[in-house]
Amino acid sequence: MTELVRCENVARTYGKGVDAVVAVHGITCSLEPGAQVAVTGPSGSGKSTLLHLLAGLDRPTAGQVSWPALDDEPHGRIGLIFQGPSLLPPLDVLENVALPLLVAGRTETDTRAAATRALRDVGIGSLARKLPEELSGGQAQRVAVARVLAAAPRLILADEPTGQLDSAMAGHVIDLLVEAAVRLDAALLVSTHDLLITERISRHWEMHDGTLRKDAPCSR
Ligand SMILES: Nc1ncnc2c1ncn2[C@@H]1O[C@H](COP(=O)(O)OP(=O)(O)OP(=O)(O)O)[C@@H](O)[C@H]1O
Repeated sequence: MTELVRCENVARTYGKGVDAVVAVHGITCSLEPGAQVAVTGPSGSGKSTLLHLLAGLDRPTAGQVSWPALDDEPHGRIGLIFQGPSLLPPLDVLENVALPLLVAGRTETDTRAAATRALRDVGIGSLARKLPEELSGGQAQRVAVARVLAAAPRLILADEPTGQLDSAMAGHVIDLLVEAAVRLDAALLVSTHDLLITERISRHWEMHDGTLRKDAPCSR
């Protein structure tokens, strides 16, 4: 099966000389459609750096990242979710979800339909006209998930998406991501400090000092 993303001997070093920090090194990994991976590891072990490289937001200082199943055009095919929802305060929920689609050139009719469907899929269709300040933390994070899913990404990368949520809501958000990945035949990679999250995801990778262990024991 063609991989959505492939890393070959990838390294990322920040800074130069005595100040250089090797954030990740010697990483070779890939994600095929349908892959679901939880990445754990201590603070500073390189999880966010790896996600940014996989997303094409950052470039490796050595090695190569490629997106074979996306014809090496990752733009618009990768959905990124961060710890905080980062919604735009003056826009209502529907507008927040719609904005990236409009920016990507989709028509208004198409955008409205996709945004409405994505909000319904994550169980918050009734909140479409609310402003971000009127939402709970869990509701706001579900809007952030809907914003990513509305674009039907093939690769979903979530960097500690549940870090600000209680454990019940955290489980719910992870279940939404897993269901969406199955529906979209996407690959899902979630970085987390929460071992309960790893129980909900089929594969488990562990980072330590910038290196990746891909056969970490699954907590299931
Ligand atoms: N822009 C940067 N400039 C310099 N050093 C950086 C930069 N970004 C990350 N680092 C360093 O790279 C290493 C890996 O950081 P990274 O954020 O990838 O770790 P992490 O596992 O995601 O940590 P956390 O769990 O705390 O979010 C750390 O030593 C960090 O200080």
